[in-house]
Amino acid sequence: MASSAPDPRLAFRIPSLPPSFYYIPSFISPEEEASLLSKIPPNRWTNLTHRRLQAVASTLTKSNTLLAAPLPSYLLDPIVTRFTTLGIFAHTPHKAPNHVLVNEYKPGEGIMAHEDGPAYAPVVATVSLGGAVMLESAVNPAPIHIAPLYTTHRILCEPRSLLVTLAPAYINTMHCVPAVTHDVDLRRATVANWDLLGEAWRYAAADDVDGSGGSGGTNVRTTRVSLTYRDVLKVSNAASRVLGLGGRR
Ligand SMILES: O=C(O)CCC(=O)C(=O)O
Ligand SMILES: [Fe+2]
Repeated sequence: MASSAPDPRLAFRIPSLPPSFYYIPSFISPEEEASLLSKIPPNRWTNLTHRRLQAVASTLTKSNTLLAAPLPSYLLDPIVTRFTTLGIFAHTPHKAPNHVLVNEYKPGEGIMAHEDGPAYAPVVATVSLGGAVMLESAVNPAPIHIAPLYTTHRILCEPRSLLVTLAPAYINTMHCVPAVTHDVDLRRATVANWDLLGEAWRYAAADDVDGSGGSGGTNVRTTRVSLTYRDVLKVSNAASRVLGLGGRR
C-alpha cells in the first residue's frame, strides 16, 4: 500500500539531532552553483561586523511585515521548483518561500547564536555555495531566557548542499556559524550529519578516511554564501502597490 511506503525524505533526516533537520548533499550541480554565484547582485550588500547580507526582495518592516514583491528569477529556478517537488514549504501559509536572506562569510567570519524567530513560518531551507562551514545548533530545553543552552550539535554545510530546519527544531534551538578560519576535529562522532555528507572524505583526517577516529579532519574556510529561504507570515500587498515600495535593498 502506498501509504505504508517509507517517506523518502526520512533518508535525509539527520538522525542524531532533535526533529527536524534534513541534510541533502549535492542539492544543486556545480554549474548551477556557479550560475547562482554570478547572479547575486554585487551592489546590494549590507556590511555587518562578521558577514555581509542581502535581504531579498527587501528587508522586513519593523512589524515583521514583508512588502509583497516576487523573488528574482535566479533564486526561483531551479531551487524553488525542487522545494516544491520535495514539499518543503507545503505546510507554510504561502506554500512557498517569499523571502531570502543571502549571507556571505569570508574565512574568520560567522553569525552569532540566534533564533530565526516568529516573523517566519517554522521552516528554513539553506543552500550553501562556495565553501563549507560548520553550523552549530544548540538545543534549548526551556525558553531561552529561562535556561542556559546545553547540548551543541555540529552540522557541516557542504557547498551545493541543502539544510532544512523544521519545527520543533526551528523553535527549540539556536544556531550559529563560528567566526573561525578552520573548522577542526571533523569526524563521525563530532559532526551530526557525517553519514549524510556527499564528500566526507574531503573533510576527514588523512589517517581517518571513514571519520570514525583519529585526530579528526579540518575544513579550511573559503568564502561561503548561504541562500536562506523562508516564508514570512505577514505580507502586505497594499503597501507595496500604493507606496511603490518593496524594491530590493
Ligand atoms: O549561513 C547560514 O547557514 C545561517 C544563516 C542564518 O542563520 C540566518 O541567516 O539566519
Ligand atoms: Fe538563522
